[in-house]
Amino acid sequence: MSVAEILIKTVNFASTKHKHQRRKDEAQTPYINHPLGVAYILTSEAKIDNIHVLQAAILHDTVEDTDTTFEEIETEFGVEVCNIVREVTDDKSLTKETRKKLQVEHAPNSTYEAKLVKLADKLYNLRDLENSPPVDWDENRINQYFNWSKQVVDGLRGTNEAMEKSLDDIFKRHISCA
Ligand SMILES: Nc1nc2c(ncn2[C@@H]2O[C@H](COP(=O)(O)OP(=O)(O)O)[C@@H](OP(=O)(O)OP(=O)(O)O)[C@H]2O)c(=O)[nH]1
Repeated sequence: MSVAEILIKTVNFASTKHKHQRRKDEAQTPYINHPLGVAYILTSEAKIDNIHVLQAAILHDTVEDTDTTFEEIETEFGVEVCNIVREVTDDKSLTKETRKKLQVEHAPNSTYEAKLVKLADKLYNLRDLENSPPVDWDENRINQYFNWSKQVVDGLRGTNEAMEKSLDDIFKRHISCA
């Protein structure tokens, strides 16, 4: 398959899986905008052209948030893509508190490829928080998300200068000691 065919197959798979989901913003943006935006940050800002990383970015929430299984991802897209998706997938059977704690703990031990997806994911979500936050999040919850994200990002440093610079600019605007 050509790179174009692989990417379109991946986008088609993710958009089908997320077809009923919306973001939490006022406009109820289609959820697929998020994984596609994460992949776009990786190509346009981080200058990443590794196809497996871009596919994993497009697929990164399919197992966490839809009925997709890792077996399905491996069968359709191969073990390299599946392993990156596995690394960036939270176990939704755990409490939210545990999931958030594990993200901070796992960040420094992640592979380079997973760190790239994580940085782009956080950058996308923090930009969303600045521009069109979830409708039911008060200031305290937004601040908590900024503080927690910084802890995760601190464990991902030394991976991509452009994304880390953009994240630091955001942290400086929202965290007093950043
Ligand atoms: N900023 C923002 N986030 C939204 C929006 N709609 C959905 N989300 C998702 O909400 C999650 C963060 O919300 P939380 O309440 O902290 O976590 P939870 O959904 O996992 O319980 C993120 O999931 P995640 O991908 O698992 O990211 P993360 O929690 O690992 O950062 C993010 O993608 C939106 O409109 N704005």
